[in-house]
Amino acid sequence: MTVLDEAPGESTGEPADARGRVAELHEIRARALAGPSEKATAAQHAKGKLTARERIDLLLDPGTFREVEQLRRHRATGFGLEAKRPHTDGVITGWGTVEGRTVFVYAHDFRIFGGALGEAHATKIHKIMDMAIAAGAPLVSLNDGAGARIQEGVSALAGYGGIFQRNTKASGVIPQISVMLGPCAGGAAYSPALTDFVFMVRDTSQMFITGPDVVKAVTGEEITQNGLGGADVHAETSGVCHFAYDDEETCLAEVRYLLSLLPQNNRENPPRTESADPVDRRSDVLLDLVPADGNRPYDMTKVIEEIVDDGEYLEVHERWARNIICALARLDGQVVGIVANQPQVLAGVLDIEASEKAARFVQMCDAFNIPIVTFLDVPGFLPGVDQEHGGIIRHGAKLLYAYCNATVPRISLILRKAYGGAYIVMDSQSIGADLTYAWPTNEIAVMGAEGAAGVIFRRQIATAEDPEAMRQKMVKEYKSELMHPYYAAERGLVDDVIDPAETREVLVSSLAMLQTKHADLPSRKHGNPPQ
Ligand SMILES: CC(C)(COP(=O)(O)OP(=O)(O)OC[C@H]1O[C@@H](n2cnc3c(N)ncnc32)[C@H](O)[C@@H]1OP(=O)(O)O)[C@@H](O)C(=O)NCCC(=O)NCCSC(=O)CC(=O)O
Repeated sequence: MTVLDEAPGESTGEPADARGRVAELHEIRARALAGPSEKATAAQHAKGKLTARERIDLLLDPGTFREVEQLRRHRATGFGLEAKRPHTDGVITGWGTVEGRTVFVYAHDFRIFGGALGEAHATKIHKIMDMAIAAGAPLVSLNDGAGARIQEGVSALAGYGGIFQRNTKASGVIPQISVMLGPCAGGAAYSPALTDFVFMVRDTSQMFITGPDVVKAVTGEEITQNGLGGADVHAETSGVCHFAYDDEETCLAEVRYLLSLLPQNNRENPPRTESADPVDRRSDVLLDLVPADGNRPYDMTKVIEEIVDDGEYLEVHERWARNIICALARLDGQVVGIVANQPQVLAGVLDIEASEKAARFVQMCDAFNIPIVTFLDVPGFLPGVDQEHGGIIRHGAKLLYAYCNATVPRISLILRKAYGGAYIVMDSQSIGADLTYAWPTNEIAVMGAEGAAGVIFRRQIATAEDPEAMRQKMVKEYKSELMHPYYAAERGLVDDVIDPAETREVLVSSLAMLQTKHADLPSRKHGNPPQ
């Protein structure tokens, strides 16, 4: 007999003295804690997965987990469910602390109905979500469930609806983190998409709306579970997942690290730490890292590393849309969100995916009071039929909208080129950056000199005796007139041109000034952002 069966651990209801009742409680608890059977636990481990309680232990500070509704059981009938009423109903819910701060958690127990969600299971999740929202503390879900519990039919589907509604209500109020630790199909994949961050583990976790069998039946395509919705697919191709790791231990340690960079809720600031990295540390090496020739690539992550505290940062969506970098880091102990073009990938151009990635990140930073620092080195939006037909206009508009709407402190720094619409979108002064700096290597312009000269001097070049010589002359003229590094500064479009070696100090002192920034948007129900 297992905990999935009816009687074990159930109270006899017989009168007993208090000590007897307490002993009975301990016995029921022990059974609920043990879970269905050693065989089920071994099967879970054999798949390279931990049990729900082992995961919670890794996530939370030792000994801090306080469980809610451990003794909950479903009351569903049919398909033999009456005889299978395990305590917890396949989901463990409660709260504990991470580095001393309260965090709510729910974890599917795959050993019970494959972690599938029934009515009681769902209402436990609803309750813990409501508690997290009321307490103003982050919610972490440890997902390892097969979707709607098929035997409970439409009641299970309604349970999902309640989760989605609460995910949306909590959005921008408390941080919500989804950790995918098993096969998550159907309903189990939608909720994570509504949350702020999705973590996955290679080989053992998958997310899909319909599994390989349904895909084959409908489209004829043959694909494995990992090929369809594994961690690498979602981290590199779909962008559904923000972080992917090789094992659960590393994954849960990284969830703890992410939480250390986030506030408890939208009314608080992220936790500030003491930094031993000197504020006035000069970075002469930056001049070597960034070639003056605007056409030469370099690795922007090295620039970020050089500027932030102790060279430490957490990249979000590291392997998706790699032409833009979104990262959380600290400057003098204060958490900042960094958005930076990556000249090493597609020359740092903005395309559909880069715009979507950065837009979501800017939105997240703004929701959780994280100042945004933007590093520009962008040749423009990516031209092409695919991009236009794919809706680059509306996707690019998402990034523009996110920046324009952000009321947190915003600082932008132009390292080298910043051309056209991409310059405006990447937090230019004209869309509301609080402070805009440029290095003396900046090239702010409508477009590159070659392209510009070809348009505005087309006739002179075409009719010249030596068109190539004329073209070169016009390019030079355009550069000296409009593309010198002080053109924007003379017009007040950048607040200062700074020595790159002083970047860290300039950013830290600017953030300190902006700490008390307060900005209100006009009263409205909500905007209508481009989708
Ligand atoms: C998730 C899986 C890939 C896991 O495969 P594994 O080989 O690891 O494990 P398994 O198949 O032995 O399953 C473990 C136990 O969980 C049970 N089980 C699995 N899925 C279940 C479900 N959805 N409802 C109720 N029980 C379920 C199995 O019967 C088994 O019970 P026992 O141990 O007693 O034998 C597979 O079980 C699966 O494909 N399940 C169906 C997933 C699905 O279609 N979900 C969508 C539901 S619709 C939905 O969510 C709404 C929507 O459409 O969006």
